Amino acid sequence: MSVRVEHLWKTFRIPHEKRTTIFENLAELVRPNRYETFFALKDINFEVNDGEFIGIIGDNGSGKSTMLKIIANIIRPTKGRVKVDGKMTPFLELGVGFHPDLTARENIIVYGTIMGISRKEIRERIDDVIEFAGLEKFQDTKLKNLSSGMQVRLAFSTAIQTDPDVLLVDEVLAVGDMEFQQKCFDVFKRYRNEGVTVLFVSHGMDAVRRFCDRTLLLSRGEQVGFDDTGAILETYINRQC
Ligand SMILES: Nc1ncnc2c1ncn2[C@@H]1O[C@H](COP(=O)(O)OP(=O)(O)OP(=O)(O)O)[C@@H](O)[C@H]1O
Repeated sequence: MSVRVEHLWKTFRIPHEKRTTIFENLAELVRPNRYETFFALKDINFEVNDGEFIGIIGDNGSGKSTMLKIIANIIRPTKGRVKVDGKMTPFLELGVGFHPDLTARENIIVYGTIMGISRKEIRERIDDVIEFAGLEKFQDTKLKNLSSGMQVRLAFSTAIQTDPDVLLVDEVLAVGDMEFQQKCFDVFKRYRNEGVTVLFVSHGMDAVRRFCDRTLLLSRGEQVGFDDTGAILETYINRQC
């Protein structure tokens, strides 16, 4: 077992009224805002074996990113348990662990340090990270001045240099160009051979079909199914009709 998710629930409190100004917030004292409880995840249960490649699919807002964030320890579940065995590297939202005013090179150093990689190793790997991201010309450019695709390329190539046992990936393919997508596929293939466990959120059904052994389908926070990828994709496509 590499990742186990048991009876996972996540709720968010959604205010009925948007209050932004000081005056509106002071109004809270006399007229409290009402909140609605929104169920983003409802009793999710699944277990991933070592070295499995797992797809996570579902419509917009179905809870895919929320679930990866809980597994990555970025947000806490309302109820339930998550257990991860081994070293986990999350590659989730753009910007987690990255600073817009630092250069591409400086960001790699800071990220590597946060992830516990030694200075010596960072020094040895930094050129590979920059090369993988295709940012040789832009390594001394501030992150905020890179295009959004370049930023994702940098974040992904930094994440994969951490030698994870479990990699969490949220939609890396959506923003990269064809050449970068091919590089990601090469990394996925290498990870499959090396027995790295990957949880892969994607709207790209071809990539899910190509790489994922099993797939989890979510709909409005509910677990519709967790099974062989072919069967789950068929269920998903049939539900759209
Ligand atoms: N911090 C938050 N506060 C309130 N609601 C939230 C919060 N984070 C997520 N949600 C809500 O939870 C639901 C699930 O969001 P999530 O981002 O997990 O969906 P998703 O399946 O990843 O969607 P997409 O395919 O669009 O990326 C959405 O309705 C979203 O608005």
